[in-house]
Formats: sequence, C-alpha cells, structure tokens
Amino acid sequence: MSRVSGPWPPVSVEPPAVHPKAPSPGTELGVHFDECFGCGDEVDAGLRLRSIVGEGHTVLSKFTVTPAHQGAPGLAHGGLLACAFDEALGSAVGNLLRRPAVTGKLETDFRRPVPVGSTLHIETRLDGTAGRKIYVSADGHLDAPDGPVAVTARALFVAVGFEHFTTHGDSEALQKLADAREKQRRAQDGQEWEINP
Ligand SMILES: CCCCC/C=C\C/C=C\C/C=C\C/C=C\CCCC(=O)SCCNC(=O)CCNC(=O)[C@H](O)C(C)(C)COP(=O)(O)OP(=O)(O)OC[C@H]1O[C@@H](n2cnc3c(N)ncnc32)[C@H](O)[C@@H]1OP(=O)(O)O
Repeated sequence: MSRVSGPWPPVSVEPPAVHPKAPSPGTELGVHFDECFGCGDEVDAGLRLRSIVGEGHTVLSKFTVTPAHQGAPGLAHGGLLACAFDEALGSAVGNLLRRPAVTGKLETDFRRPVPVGSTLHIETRLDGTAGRKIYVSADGHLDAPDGPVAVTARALFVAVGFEHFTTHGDSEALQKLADAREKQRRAQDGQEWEINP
C-alpha cells in the first residue's frame, strides 16, 4: 500500500471563514469539557492536551505521553495518539470557526515511535471548507515545536447543529456546558456586564 495519500483537500474548497471574534494568536484555549478524554482535567488517564492559537489560523497543542498511554512498553499507543490529533484538530475547528462540528474522518500517519515521557507538539491548520465539510490537517513534532515529525493527520469535520449533541448525547449536561461557555464567551468579548436601561 502506498504511503502517499490522495490530494488534500480532496475537493475544491473555500478559504476557512475564521470567526471575527476568534481568539487571537497567543491566546490559551481552555478545556472545552472537564470530562473530555482529550483535554479534560477530571479524567485521570486523559491526555490533558493544551492548546494556544498560533499565527495564520493555526492552533498549537501539546500533550505529554504518560505510562497510562502505553501500547508497547515505553511507547505511546497509536489510538491514543490519534485521539490527541482528534482533539487538536477539533479545537482548531471549534475555536477558530466557532462552528459546532464532529469528526467525520480522521487519517493518521505514524512516522516515528513516540516514547513515554516525550511531548508531542501538534500544529494544526485549517485547510478549507466546502459547505458543511471542514478540512484540517496537523503535524506532530517530538519534544519541540521544530522537532522531528512523528505523526501527521488529516481530517474531515462536518458542521452540525447543536441538536446533534442534544439528540445523541446527554442534553441536560450539554445545556449546562453551553450556558457556561456562553458566559465565558461573553466575558471574553467584553459583553459580560449588561447596563441596566
Ligand atoms: C465535542 C465538541 C462540542 C461542540 C461545541 C462547539 C464548540 C466548542 C468549541 C471548541 C471545541 C473544542 C474542542 C473540540 C475537541 C475535540 C472534538 C472531538 C470531535 C469528535 O471526536 S466528534 C465524535 C466522533 N464523531 C462522530 O461521532 C460523528 C458521527 N457521525 C455523524 O454524526 C454523521 O455521520 C455526520 C454528522 C458526520 C454526517 O452526517 P449528516 O447526515 O449530518 O451529513 P452527511 O452524511 O450528508 O455528510 C455531510 C457531507 O460530509 C460528507 N462526509 C461525511 N462523513 C464522511 C466521511 N467519513 N468521509 C467522507 N465524506 C464524509 C458527506 O459525503 C457529505 O458530503 P456532501 O455534502 O458533499 O454530500
């Protein structure tokens, strides 16, 4: 099987419509859900991926491999590395486009082993959109932003309505999460305090 995938993006795309209130370069992106395996603080063996906004509509994420993430002794499990990319790519889509979206397809190329104790620096780019389809890709560098590339990924996210999550997920927990996020966004946008008429 060839190592070379097809052209990317696979269809003709528009440049990504970055939201006018998307966080600026250097902004730290918070945890989107405390119980998220990718970024949440309340998951003991979670990846605890952390991200900031980079220049040129990129997101820079970091994840340190612990013994809880092993596949073979001393080495990261490929499925958990794919999870880290899902999280990093999803964070770029959610925070820069501010559109709810889910992963439709995620492709990973594992180029070098990733040892326990190493930190993967993931740089994600928004490659373009075609209607509801959002194409993103990322490179994962070992132990430094310019370290050797260990893993690369490409993904298609599909924009969905909020009802995707309420219909298929836990709607009560989601409403709480949505309210908290809205409050956080208003605070970031300087709209937290309404002036009485
Ligand atoms: C979780 C985030 C909460 C969101 C809150 C919002 C903002 C938050 C801000 C920041 C978020 C920060 C971080 C997020 C971090 C991580 C995110 C993790 C994301 C996940 O981990 S999420 C779980 C895994 N994910 C799923 O659980 C999806 C299950 N799935 C479905 O729910 C449906 O399958 C769906 C909706 C994908 C499509 O269904 P559908 O009926 O709506 O639309 P349809 O099928 O027509 O597809 C439309 C067009 O996409 C093309 N298309 C679709 N799939 C394709 C494929 N695989 N390959 C090639 N093309 C594909 C079609 O071919 C068509 O293309 P065309 O328009 O050209 O015909």
